[in-house]
This record gives sequence, C-alpha cells and structure tokens, in this order.
Amino acid sequence: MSKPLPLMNGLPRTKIPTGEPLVLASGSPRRAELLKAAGYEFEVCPAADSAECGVDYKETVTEMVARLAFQKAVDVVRRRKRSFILAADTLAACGGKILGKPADRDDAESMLRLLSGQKHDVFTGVCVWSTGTNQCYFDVVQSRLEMSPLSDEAIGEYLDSGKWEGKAGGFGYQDGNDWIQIVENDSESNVVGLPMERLAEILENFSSLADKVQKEVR
Ligand SMILES: Cc1cn([C@H]2C[C@H](O)[C@@H](COP(=O)(O)OP(=O)(O)OP(=O)(O)O)O2)c(=O)[nH]c1=O
Repeated sequence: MSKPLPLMNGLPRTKIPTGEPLVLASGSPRRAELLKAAGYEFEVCPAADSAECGVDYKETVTEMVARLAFQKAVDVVRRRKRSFILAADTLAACGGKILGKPADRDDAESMLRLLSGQKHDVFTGVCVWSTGTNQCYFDVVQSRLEMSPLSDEAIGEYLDSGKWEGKAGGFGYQDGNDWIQIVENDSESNVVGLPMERLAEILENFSSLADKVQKEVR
C-alpha cells in the first residue's frame, strides 16, 4: 500500500470464534496488509478468477458485492478443511454505473473521468465461513467519497503510474493523492477492500449472526 493509512495503527482485532485457522480467500495485497496490520495470523488462499462471475442486471451494488464475496468464499470452502474462511469483494458506483477493476488503461481513464469532481460510493461485501461448524455470515459496508475535479495532466500522470491496476474504480484511496476524501462512513479500510471495524464486530458475534442467517434461509 503506498500511503500508510492513519487507521492502520489502530485497526481492531478479534479472535477467530471457532478457533480454526484463518484463511484469506483473496489475492488482494490490500486485504492481506490490513489483516496483518491488525495482528491477525492467516494463510492466503485466493479464490479462482471464475468465482468472480455472473451478471444479474436486476441486482443492486449491495447485492452484487455480497454475492461475489459469497462466491469467492464458496470456492475456497470446497478446497479447505477445518478453516475459517474470509472473502471480500469491493466495487465503486457513480451516477448509476458500477465500477470494478479496470480492464486496461483506457478503461481506467474512463472511470477517472466519470469520478472526477463527483461524489461516489465504495461497497465492500464480506463473507466469513467456518468449515468446521458450516456456519456462514455475510455483510456489506458502504462508504461515500468525493473526488476533486481532475485536470487532464493529473489523470495522465496517475494513469502512467500504473497505480490504477487491480483497483475498483481505477483509483486507490491509499495512493497518496489529496484528490479524494471520505465524506460518509469514515472507514478507510472499507474503501481499500476490507472493513476491519465491521469484521471485528462480525467475529465477536459470529455464532448468533450465523444462526440468524440459518433461520432466515430455512
Ligand atoms: C476503491 C478501492 C479499491 N481498492 C482495491 C481493493 C481490492 O483489492 C480491489 C477490488 O477488487 P476485488 O475483486 O474486490 O479484489 P481483488 O481482485 O483484488 O482480490 P480477490 O478477488 O482475490 O479477493 O480494489 C483499493 O486498493 N483502493 C481503493 O480505493
């Protein structure tokens, strides 16, 4: 992560409720860095790219990030015994458009031009799953951000830096620019891919939350 986030020092940590080893079902360097900074011990076992698939045009962004985080968790649950799996998915949304990771530089440029001078939202879906108890819970955290109007020069420089690669919306909040501010739900960790505050709450209350989910789906 290029900019040490102010909240990196005080990230909350809660013990894994089932005592199982924690497995991060994500190849995101940001998620691993956040977990490490909070003091969690974990293994990384990214979900297959094919887990991040499926389009449902009626789905809201909230539903989409929840579904994708769930699909990533399922992919790793199938391959791991006695583990506590953590998966996540992050998307940005602006003016009715959903922005994932840019396919290429042109795509990143279109995203930056769309975000320039606008308020937009970042959504992260989190899914946790105990393979031992076969209990699962998922949740979504939304943060609102505002980007300053960007000059052609600033956009060009940022694109040249390559920092847009692998980041939803084509922009990294942590990349050391002062163009972007969180205006609602001040969770920097949520914006960069894993809402650590909500994760700690979920782990704290895992078994009652998972019981509730099981009753609702029955
Ligand atoms: C909005 C934003 C996203 N991101 C990152 C977090 C995620 O890594 C990425 C969104 O892509 P994701 O598909 O959520 O995650 P990923 O492809 O990196 O990893 P995996 O699918 O294996 O879990 O964008 C930032 O680093 N900074 C930001 O400001």
